Amino acid sequence: MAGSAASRLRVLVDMDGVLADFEGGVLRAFLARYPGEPHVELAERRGFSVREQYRRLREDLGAKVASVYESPGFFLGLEPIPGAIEAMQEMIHMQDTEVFICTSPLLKYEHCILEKYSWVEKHLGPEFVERLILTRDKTIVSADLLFDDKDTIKGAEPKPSWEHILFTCCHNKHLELQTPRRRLQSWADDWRGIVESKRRSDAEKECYASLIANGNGQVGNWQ
Ligand SMILES: Cc1cn([C@H]2C[C@H](OP(=O)(O)O)[C@@H](CO)O2)c(=O)[nH]c1=O
Ligand SMILES: [Mg+2]
Repeated sequence: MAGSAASRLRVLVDMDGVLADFEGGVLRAFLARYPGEPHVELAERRGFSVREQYRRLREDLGAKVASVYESPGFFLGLEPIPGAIEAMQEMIHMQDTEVFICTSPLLKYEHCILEKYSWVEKHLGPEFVERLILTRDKTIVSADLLFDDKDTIKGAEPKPSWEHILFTCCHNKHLELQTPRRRLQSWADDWRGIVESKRRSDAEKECYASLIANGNGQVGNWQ
């Protein structure tokens, strides 16, 4: 397990698209700022990048939609995803479980970084501010699970320690995952089952590894 004590399970939870409704916020702010311009309904969203899809709609719309999420107040004003706050409050009190928020700041970071901290304090409280990890590369953060809406997460580490659970969002719901990849459809879905199944499989791996390390490869004796 990635946790320091052998039996602890470490869970990373992404922010935009998992805790904070980035997609809903972009559409709402775009309609308010550019009324009358073509836009992409949430049901029509495809692909992680909002800017790319707006650019394909019409070249100049890419920069317009980016101006929306780069504006002051955008990240702080995002609504929580339904059930996210309750799930995080429950998860942080689970025995033998360490939960962290793991989020990537925009490269245009001026407002984004401060507002991500403020959002966490406002909606989840100070204990989660201590558990906020900002990184452009999630692959080098060590954990057992990562709940994230981005379909492909790449970085410097080709074999991240975590299992990526794809959190369903408007832009990824049409993707078919290759086995053994898993999804969480929403916070009403069985996230507890995923956490517990990971805990069991990690415990089994540890038990097996200790048998090998003790030079006793007789798996048949293992109970
Ligand atoms: C530009 C862009 C950012 N984001 C989110 C992802 C990152 O947050 P997170 O890692 O919390 O999901 C953040 C900065 O890129 O904004 C999208 O979800 N879609 C986009 O098109
Ligand atoms: Mg995200």
